[in-house]
Amino acid sequence: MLGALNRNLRPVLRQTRLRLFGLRKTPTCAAQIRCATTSAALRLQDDCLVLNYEGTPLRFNYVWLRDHCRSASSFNSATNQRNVDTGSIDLSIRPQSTAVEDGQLVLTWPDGHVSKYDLSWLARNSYEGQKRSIVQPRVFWNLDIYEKANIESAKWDTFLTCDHELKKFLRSYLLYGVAFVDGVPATVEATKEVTQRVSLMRETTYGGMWSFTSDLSRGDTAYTQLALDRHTDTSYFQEPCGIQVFHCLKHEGTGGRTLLVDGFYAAEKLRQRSPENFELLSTVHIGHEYIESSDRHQNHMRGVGPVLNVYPWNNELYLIRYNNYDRSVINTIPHDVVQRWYVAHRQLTTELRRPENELWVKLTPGKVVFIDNWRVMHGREAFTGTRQLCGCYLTRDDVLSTARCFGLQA
Ligand SMILES: C[N+](C)(C)CCCC[C@H](N)C(=O)O
Ligand SMILES: O=C(O)CCC(=O)C(=O)O
Ligand SMILES: [Fe+2]
Repeated sequence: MLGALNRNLRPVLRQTRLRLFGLRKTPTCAAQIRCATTSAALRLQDDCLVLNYEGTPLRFNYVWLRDHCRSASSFNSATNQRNVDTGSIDLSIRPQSTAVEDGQLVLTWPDGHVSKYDLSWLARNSYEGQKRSIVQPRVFWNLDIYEKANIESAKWDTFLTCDHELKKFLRSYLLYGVAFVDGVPATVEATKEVTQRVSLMRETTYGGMWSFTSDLSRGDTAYTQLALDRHTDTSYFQEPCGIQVFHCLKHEGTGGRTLLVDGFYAAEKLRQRSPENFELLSTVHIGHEYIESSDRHQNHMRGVGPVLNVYPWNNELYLIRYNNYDRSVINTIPHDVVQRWYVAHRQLTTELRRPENELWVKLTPGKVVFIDNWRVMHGREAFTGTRQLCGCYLTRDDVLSTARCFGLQA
């Protein structure tokens, strides 16, 4: 059953995942589990307990089992915090007796303590289960996929008052890494109000809510009229900002369209076409830097990490750092790997630059865009005239938390 799970990390719905992990709470299902496990399905090995759950062997380390006991003395279910002192568990602990009763694994430990675990909880939290499932369902997109999805923008007034509208917005933000709210008054305050529905502002050297124009008030190309190739922002932070919000309050002139590209779509193409190059970009650490020295601003930020970041247990992508402007001197790669790194980087760049992957939008007053800065790149066309953009960065933890509280998988 688990083997049938999607190994390629293509988007699957939460529902599918839960079903595959045997969460159906029908009496027949529970009976089958009990039957299966009481017969041959529970095995005690030297180093782990093996639970045969719906045809798949799940292995649990004994210290892990004691550490994850959910009894009142081991776990505070009011605060969802561990009570057990992990530092006091005998590292060679083994249960004295084991049983499966009413869909629960029951273990009695040498000191007489009894631990009970729902089998479905164990299945969901087993390494085998995590390895074959995904953390966040996503739809990787190119222009065609994005357009066909026909995603509705949220509307300012309902967005502020209606949780259903917010949930819908978050669902598509999580799936696509980009989402819009329309009809927002063209002010910094209204923009701030919209962002506060979603997450907390992340203050940076650029301020909390920022509003900028092409006046070179900061030492960065963003503050000019020049075109900007696709990139992620704040790649020079140890933890790049999770979300970027833009609202164009005013533009009198030509050009200035915004470019959006799904970095994960491009990276997944790279993974398919050249797994070695994907692997290289996800293991080799490089640096990004922001150095600013003016009368008003002194900054020297540095962030180090791979271009592609994947969870080690399931290889799922979760973060891309891609900013050719801010990439610093490469001095972390041995000479015999540098050439291969450039080849891999070129291949990713080729994928990112395919015109069919580009979504161009003209941001106009009233339209607020939320961009997953760990996934979707942004850029802009050169422009003329006066162009005023406001926005902010938001913390990633808090948008994910908002989404999870709505029952969304993230
Ligand atoms: C968005 N705002 C104009 C405030 C800052 C722009 C920062 C630009 C920087 N090169 C980076 O990519 O992080
Ligand atoms: O001017 C724009 O549209 C975006 C500039 C940019 O990349 C940024 O501010 O992060
Ligand atoms: Fe940017």
